[in-house]
Amino acid sequence: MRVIAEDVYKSFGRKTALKGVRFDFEGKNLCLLGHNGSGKTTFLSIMTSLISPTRGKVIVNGVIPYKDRDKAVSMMAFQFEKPKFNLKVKVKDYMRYLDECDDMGLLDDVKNEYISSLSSGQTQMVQLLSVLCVKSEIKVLDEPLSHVDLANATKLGKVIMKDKADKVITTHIPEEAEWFGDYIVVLKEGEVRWKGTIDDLYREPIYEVFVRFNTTPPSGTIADFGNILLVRGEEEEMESMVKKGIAIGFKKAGVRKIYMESD
Ligand SMILES: Nc1ncnc2c1ncn2[C@@H]1O[C@H](COP(=O)(O)OP(=O)(O)OP(=O)(O)O)[C@@H](O)[C@H]1O
Repeated sequence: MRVIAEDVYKSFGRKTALKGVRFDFEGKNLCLLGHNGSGKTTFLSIMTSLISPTRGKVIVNGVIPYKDRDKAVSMMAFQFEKPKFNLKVKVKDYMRYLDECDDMGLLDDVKNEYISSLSSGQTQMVQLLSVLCVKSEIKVLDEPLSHVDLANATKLGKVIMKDKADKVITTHIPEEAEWFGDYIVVLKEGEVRWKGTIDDLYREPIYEVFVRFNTTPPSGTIADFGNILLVRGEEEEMESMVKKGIAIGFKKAGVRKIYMESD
């Protein structure tokens, strides 16, 4: 999949949601990471043909979606974050209607319920599974796990990553971005604050060090996220902190580092 964003602006009245977004992605899984209101859904709405940019251009596999909606829709299946699915249809009938759809047992508890009576998380699972069941070149998923509890999020996340289609996924959770994206674009207030691969992220000698709350931050600490500290140093120093009981564990710092820098 290739997604090109050429200086994309989008305004809603006086509010400018995207301010010159630029990137050129070629690969399998693209993740847009950003705080609430950073412009993720606006970008997805343009790339799925639902709205046009005020200025600039988005090109998906050679197609400008909002200019060639038929081609765009035949290429992409999409799910948007806010579950709005007021259908008086039972879950089991809806899933049966979707050809060859296996709900992976995730909907067992709600099979006999009407979709209109489901909770936000349950509705999101139905929406997401129905998108994952559709045969489509590209799956566009807007915060796919935002309303789902941890156990179901883990299962659904695995289902998402098993899907062979190319994917564009948004999230505001750094760990999800690292799980889902081969390439991550960090948006803040409608601007690209960082873009790059997971390998780019892991290059620097900075670690996420897991500690109990109220631990005095060790030397080299560059940011404090409560029970996760960002610490600059060598791997041996991190190991030594674990041995001394100062830290519970550590991993190479990923997107959390960028998130901090963009605050
Ligand atoms: N139709 C609209 N009319 C007016 N303002 C809008 C509209 N859609 C989005 N916005 C504004 O544009 C900005 C970006 O919104 P967007 O929904 O793209 O953010 P987001 O990153 O998806 O946020 P979240 O993580 O909270 O879903 C926000 O300030 C929002 O209020």
